[in-house]
Amino acid sequence: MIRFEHVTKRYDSGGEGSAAVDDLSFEVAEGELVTLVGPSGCGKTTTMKMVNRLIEPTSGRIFLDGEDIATIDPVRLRRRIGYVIQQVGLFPHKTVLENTATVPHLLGWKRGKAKERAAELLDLVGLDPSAFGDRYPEQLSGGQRQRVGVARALAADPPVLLMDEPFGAVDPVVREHLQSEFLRLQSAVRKTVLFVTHDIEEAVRLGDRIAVYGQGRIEQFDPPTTVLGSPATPYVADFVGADRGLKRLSVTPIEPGDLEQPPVVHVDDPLSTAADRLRAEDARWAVVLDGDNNLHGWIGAEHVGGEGRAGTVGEHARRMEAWLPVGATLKQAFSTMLQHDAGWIAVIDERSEGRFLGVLTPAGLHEALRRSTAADAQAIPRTDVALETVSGR
Ligand SMILES: Nc1ncnc2c1ncn2[C@@H]1O[C@H](COP(=O)(O)OP(=O)(O)OP(=O)(O)O)[C@@H](O)[C@H]1O
Repeated sequence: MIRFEHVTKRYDSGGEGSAAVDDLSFEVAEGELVTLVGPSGCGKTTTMKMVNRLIEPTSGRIFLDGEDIATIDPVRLRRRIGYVIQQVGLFPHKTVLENTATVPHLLGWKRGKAKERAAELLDLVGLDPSAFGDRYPEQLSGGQRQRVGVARALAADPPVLLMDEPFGAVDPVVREHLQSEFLRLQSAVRKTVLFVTHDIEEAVRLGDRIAVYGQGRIEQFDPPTTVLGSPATPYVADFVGADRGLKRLSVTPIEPGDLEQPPVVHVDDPLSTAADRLRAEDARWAVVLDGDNNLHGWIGAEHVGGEGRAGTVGEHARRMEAWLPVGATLKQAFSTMLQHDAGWIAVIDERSEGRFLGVLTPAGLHEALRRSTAADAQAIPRTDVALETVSGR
């Protein structure tokens, strides 16, 4: 969708000094979100502005959907590209609705249709058009202004979005909120996005892939798990930080293969069945499922044992206090385990009405981290670390 071929940009015409962008080649697939991250002055903004021809390369070529952008009229080109910048650049004397409708208006849409589209977009970015549409930019918070900036960039439904530190000017809490909203939005609209940031946390959270910049060059161009798990150079390792293992927790999803299979009993089973099962598997607890194989709770050896215990599993089962859907991150799993002081966490499949899939244990979590980068799998032999018994609380 976007392809850079040996692109260099020198600001000094003589070409003596170092290039702001030096022989850059990479490709962004359709619907992919690539974050460009690196220290100040490394060439991120220059890279981005060459895509909508606010800056012309000194040499090399850039293609959009296979078309060399040097051959496209810049005004026509920019209609295909939404642009969001930190200093939003809203028109102060226009209302929020008018600001959002700017591009459809420039494209000659009828007034009613442009406003209708603007209202739709405001809604999409979480601003109620009836409450905010008639306000002026100065009557909005920083976070709300950024949302208007995103809505405006999306208004003419361009296939490509360029975003230059769009959430840089808001406080960390609002920033995280805007990031979540943007991810939700992106999963619905699937634009091809180049997103500039100097914040590695943001790059990791948002990017399908991350381009880590050194001076004018990309040092590594990989998915977040790979950048965090196997930094390509000491520079990248230093840039992503010594706590990259922790950061990886937040980008690695739980997969069915990470799960252990503890003994399972059903609510209608007699207690003796549960006792037999626990004894046979030398386990201290079992997961309890209902008739539809959905998670009901759990039952411990201490609840089934003892003389004269009668009744069904359902009558003695304990409520499951926490569980997670498959696909949740390892960070969520770890945090849930800590919060509930639990040695394991049940994982269900939300897409099939909550079917129980297995449990994640600390050992499973460790394995999941190891499989999260291919390079890890090569570097460390994957010994079988299956637990002999699953320990309870
Ligand atoms: N118009 C210009 N004229 C001369 N030099 C420039 C110009 N714009 C940028 N530069 C230089 O090019 C280099 C790359 O700048 P660029 O703005 O692309 O970096 P950046 O990674 O986006 O930085 P930041 O995170 O600080 O915005 C810097 O050394 C900068 O000083």
